[in-house]
Order: sequence, then structure tokens, then C-alpha cells
Amino acid sequence: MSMLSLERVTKKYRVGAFGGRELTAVRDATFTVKPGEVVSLIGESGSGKTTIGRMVLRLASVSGGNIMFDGTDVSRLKGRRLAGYYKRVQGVFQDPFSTYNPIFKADRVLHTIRPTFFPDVNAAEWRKRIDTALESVRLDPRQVLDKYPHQLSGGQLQRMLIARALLLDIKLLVADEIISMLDASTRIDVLNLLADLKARGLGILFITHDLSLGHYISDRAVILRSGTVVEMGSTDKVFGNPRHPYTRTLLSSVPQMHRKWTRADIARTIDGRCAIHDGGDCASDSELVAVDDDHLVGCAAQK
Ligand SMILES: Nc1ncnc2c1ncn2[C@@H]1O[C@H](COP(=O)(O)OP(=O)(O)OP(=O)(O)O)[C@@H](O)[C@H]1O
Repeated sequence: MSMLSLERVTKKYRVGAFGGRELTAVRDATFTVKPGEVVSLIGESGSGKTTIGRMVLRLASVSGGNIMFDGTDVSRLKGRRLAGYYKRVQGVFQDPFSTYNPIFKADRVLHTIRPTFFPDVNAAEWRKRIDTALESVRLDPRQVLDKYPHQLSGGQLQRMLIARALLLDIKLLVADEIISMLDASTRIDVLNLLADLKARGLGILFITHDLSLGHYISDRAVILRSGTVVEMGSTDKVFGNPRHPYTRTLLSSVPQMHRKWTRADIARTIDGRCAIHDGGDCASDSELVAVDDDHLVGCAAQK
């Protein structure tokens, strides 16, 4: 059974002077994440990836559709049930430095969750759990505890945030561009760590603009273009036999690892052939069509 399930999720923001205009950041997004599955959410800058992650984490409201976690509508959770949700679902974001307050020691992020989530666990037991969580993200407690953020590397801070998520015994991690800012060797370490966590049954929504990273780690890929899912399915199929011209454009630019996608890249995809209406009229269908088992593609005219 799917653990996380998005059903036609839409997000509209009010923008412009006095909020007079509406911007649809995400339109009808539908996909799932199962336990032990890594799903990559891939798209150019501004395609709505972070907005989806924020809605899953309840940091942004949903304008339409439903986000279900283990059969419960996430947007209806309140009070203790919402706290229970955050015990199972946590996010880690791009810039680890911005998550830490420079005036406090970094391990404060590990200590402060005890009173909120585990008031019955005593200090000695909590300290043991911290050591175990740090060791499972391959950090040596003696090297990282009692240090200020500026005394630790970006990779160590990022791992400490993952350890924080593990202390909560989460089932789903929303990882939003967590390795883009790390150097190449640390990036591989953190990817390997995510692979370990997945092997232990953690579901991961891995948000990235970088297809090569998405390919490396994920079981399934969801390709977002301007807020709309244009292609999704098993990573091997989406990457091995991309059917949407936008996915093809993204893939053809893979060697430029850290480049962010621009409007011009999107415009170029419109010249490509549509996998659904090959040679015929593109009708801007909003439904994705199955082209293979676990491989869905949208009409190339979709905006
Ligand atoms: N709070 C907000 N108010 C208004 N518009 C917003 C807000 N947050 C995001 N947007 C807009 O929604 C769209 C999607 O943004 P989002 O940050 O989700 O994209 P992204 O794919 O994560 O991009 P990036 O890779 O650059 O982080 C963009 O057009 C963005 O400008």
C-alpha cells in the first residue's frame, strides 16, 4: 500500500500588487511514495518541486486535491494528531547552515525534540538515542556534539539534520535539494546514506533539479514542468526511454550537472513530438497516459 499519496494536488498563490493575480504553482499532481521507496521529483527551477514538498510537510496549504498519509488526509490533522504526523514525516532542506542558529550549539536541534515529542524519555536514555542516530548517519558523536555550526562542515550539518529525523523514527523523509550544496565526495556519502535508510524501509521524496542525482538514487521518477507532472514511472523507464519532449530535453543536458532549467529550455520542448498525439492534434489533455507498465506520460502541449 502507498504510504504517501497525492491526488490531484493543486497549489495557487496570490501574487502581484495586493495579491491581485493568481499563480498556479502546482496543478493536479498525482503520485505515490511507498515504504522503502525513493521517488525523485525532478524539474527546472520554479517547476513547483519545493511547493510540493512544503505541502507534504504542512508548511504550505493545499488549494485543491488531497495529500493522504497512511490513509489519513494530511490537511485535516490538528493538535496531537499533527504532532504524530511530524513524528513520522520530516523534511531536510537545501542549505543546512540556514537551519541552524549560529548562536546555539548545533546539537540543540537534537535535544529540543525530546520535550515536544518524547517527554517520557529520560535524559540518559535520550543521549543514548542521539548517539545511535548520529552513528547511523556515520557521524562520530565525539566529533560533532558540543560544537557550534561554524565548527562543522555542510555535510556534517546535513547529516545531523537527517539524524534528527531518525530520532523521531520517521517513515518518510522529504529531502529538498539536500545535496546540491555539498561538495562531490560528501554528496556521494550522503547519497549512500540515503540508500542505507531506504534499505531500512524509509520512504524518501527526493527533490532535485539534477537528473543525474535523481537517477542515481531513485526507484521512481516524477518529472514536473511548470507545476504539471509530464512524465513519471520507474526510473529505468523514464530515464531509459523518455517519452515526453521535456524529459528528453532535461536528459540531453545532463552533463551540465548544476545548471538550473530556464524558460528557454521549456520553450524548446514544444518543438518535440508528442508521445500521445504523435503527429495529430495535441489537445492539452491533463491526464497522463500509460505507455508501458509503471510509465505514464502527458501530452506535449501541457502547460
Ligand atoms: N510563497 C509564495 N508566494 C508566491 N509564489 C510562490 C511562493 N512560493 C513559490 N512561489 C512560486 O511558485 C512557483 C514554484 O516554486 P517552487 O519554489 O515550488 O519551485 P521549485 O521547482 O522548487 O524551484 P527551485 O528549484 O528554484 O527551488 C514559482 O513560480 C514560484 O515563484
